[in-house]
Amino acid sequence: MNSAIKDIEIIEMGEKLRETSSPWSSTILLVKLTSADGLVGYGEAPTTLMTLPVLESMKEVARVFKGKDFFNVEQNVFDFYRNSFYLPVSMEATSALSAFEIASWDLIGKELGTPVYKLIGGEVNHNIRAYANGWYNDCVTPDDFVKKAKEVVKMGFTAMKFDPFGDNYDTITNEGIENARNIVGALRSEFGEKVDLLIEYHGRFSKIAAIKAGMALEEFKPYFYEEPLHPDLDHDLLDLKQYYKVPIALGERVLNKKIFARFISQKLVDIIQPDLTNSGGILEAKKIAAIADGFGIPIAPHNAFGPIQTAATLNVDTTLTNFAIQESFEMFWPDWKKNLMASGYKLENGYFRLTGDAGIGKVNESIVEKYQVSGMEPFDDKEPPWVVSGTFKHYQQK
Ligand SMILES: O=C(O)[C@H](O)[C@@H](O)[C@@H](O)[C@H](O)CO
Ligand SMILES: [Mg+2]
Repeated sequence: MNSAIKDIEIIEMGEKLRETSSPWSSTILLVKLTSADGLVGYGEAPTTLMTLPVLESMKEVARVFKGKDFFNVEQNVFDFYRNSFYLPVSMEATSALSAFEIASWDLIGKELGTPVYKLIGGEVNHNIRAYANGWYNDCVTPDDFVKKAKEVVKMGFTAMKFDPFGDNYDTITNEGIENARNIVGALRSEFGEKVDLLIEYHGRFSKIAAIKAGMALEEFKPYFYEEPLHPDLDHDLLDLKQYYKVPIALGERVLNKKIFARFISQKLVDIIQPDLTNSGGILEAKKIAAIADGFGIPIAPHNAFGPIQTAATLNVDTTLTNFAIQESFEMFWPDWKKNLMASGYKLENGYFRLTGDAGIGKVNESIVEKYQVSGMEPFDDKEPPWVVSGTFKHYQQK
């Protein structure tokens, strides 16, 4: 067996010409590692409207990983960490690195003929509860939300995440608060207690707005408030906690275990949401989960990009005793994303299950071939890239 990484291919994927979902994640980046023995492993890096910087960063990581033994995940990652001056604070660098880390585990699993979860602790969770995201395109009024949410519940989901704050940004008007209350209240009265409502703030508010909005929605018993504050106001989270009765979740912009350790030990967060594709990959996620577990904190991984991310994330979820719930966009993906993995996992009736494939699963090479693109993601200056399409509107604007 020769477990050296021989060839490295960096691939940008997306749909040409057409924009089927929000600009969010309309392109994804893959790395394809081929070993000296001809085994293939895939990893994914998110683009987050930074396709070209992430892609360039992947070339930097490639220099470090080329020729290395793919079994030596710790050493290879550490070698990049040592060489990357901005690693702890740069999403491009951590995303690029994460793709290589995930692809290494895919190779390890394929070499040993076993799914990755069996190598990192084995099965704790067989059925993995999912929550739906990406379902509320063009929803502005309470009726819009209820109508689409009914479809989500029909699909079998028992939890859904959404951002009810329209075009309020940084501050919030009384009207904005009232509309958010109407949306969340309408969903709560439609579904009663049987559906969990996860409130996404998208890091959009400064302190006073976050406090006002959070207190106003409390009576509808949200599952969590996600990123209620601008990410660079994290120190204000402690103030928020004096007002909130709802748990605070965050993590999609927290880039490694050391930064998670800070959030967790300073008691700034109640539920963590690491994103495997920007926080260091599979082994780093295990470490982040262990730090959280040491403080009694559950983990609900962020998962907003492509199926390789989902497959890697589910392999970790399967092994975690402090796993809470898993984000899923799959039902609302364009077909190319739905078909990008031939097997690896299934989503049925609101629950994920791994299908027992070696590594993280099988990638459909013909889709990889067919949907290659190059260049930047589309940009729309009327709507920030981080909202679900058609929702950054005043509530009377349809
Ligand atoms: O938690 C999340 O998934 C994110 O904040 C974000 O990645 C998505 O919600 C995005 O806004 C979808 O358009
Ligand atoms: Mg989010």
